[in-house]
Amino acid sequence: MNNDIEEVLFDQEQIHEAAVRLGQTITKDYAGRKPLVLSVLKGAYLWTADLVREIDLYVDLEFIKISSYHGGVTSSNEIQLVTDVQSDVAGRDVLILEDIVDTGQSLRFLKDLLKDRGANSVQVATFLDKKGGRKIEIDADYVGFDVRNEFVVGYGLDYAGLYRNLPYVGILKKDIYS
Ligand SMILES: O=P(O)(O)OC[C@H]1O[C@H](OP(=O)(O)OP(=O)(O)O)[C@H](O)[C@@H]1O
Ligand code: HPA
Ligand SMILES: [Mg+2]
Repeated sequence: MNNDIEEVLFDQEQIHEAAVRLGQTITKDYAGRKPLVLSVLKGAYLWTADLVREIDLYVDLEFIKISSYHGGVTSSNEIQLVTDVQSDVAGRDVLILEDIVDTGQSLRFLKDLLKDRGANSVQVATFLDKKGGRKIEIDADYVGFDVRNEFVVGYGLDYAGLYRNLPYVGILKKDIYS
C-alpha cells in the first residue's frame, strides 16, 4: 500500500497537532453551547475520532453518509444521500466534520439540507481544504490543512474504497488510476 504513494504530505504527528489546534479553537468558539457534531461518512471517520477527543464540550455525535466520487478521482457532480442523520437538527448548532472540501459540492449539499431542516447554525471543520479544486464558491470555517490540487489518499480518504486506513495523507501515484 505504501508503495502506491508518490509523496507523503501530512504524517501522524502533524495530523495530531492539527486536531489539537482545531479542537482548542472549537472548544473556545462553542463555549456554553452543546453542538451537534455531524460526521460525514465514510471519509471523515478518523478525523472525527481524533478531533472530537480534543473538543472539551458536551457534544451530540451524529453521522450522515453521502457519496459523489463512487471510488473514482473525480466528482460525479451528483450528491447521493446514502444514510440520513438519525436525529432532528432543528434549532441545533451543527458542526459538520468533513475529511476534504474539494469541488465544494458535497458541502453545499449538506449546508442546504441542514438549513432547510431548521438548524440554528451550521459550521464546518474540514481536515483538508483543496481550494484549487473548487467548482462553486464555498468556504470551511475550520481547516486542518490546505492541500494542493492533487488526488490524495489516506487517513479516511479513499481511491476505489482503499487506502482509508493509511495513518498519513499522501499523493496517490498517477499510474494507479490512469
Ligand atoms: O468537495 P467535493 O468535491 O464534493 O468532495 C468532497 C467529498 O468527497 C468525498 O466523498 P466521497 O463521495 O468520496 O465519499 P466517501 O467519503 O464515502 O469516500 C469526501 O469524503 C467529501 O465528502
Ligand atoms: O483528493 C481526494 N482524495 C480522495 N477523496 C476525495 N474526494 C474529494 N477529493 C478527494
Ligand atoms: Mg471517497
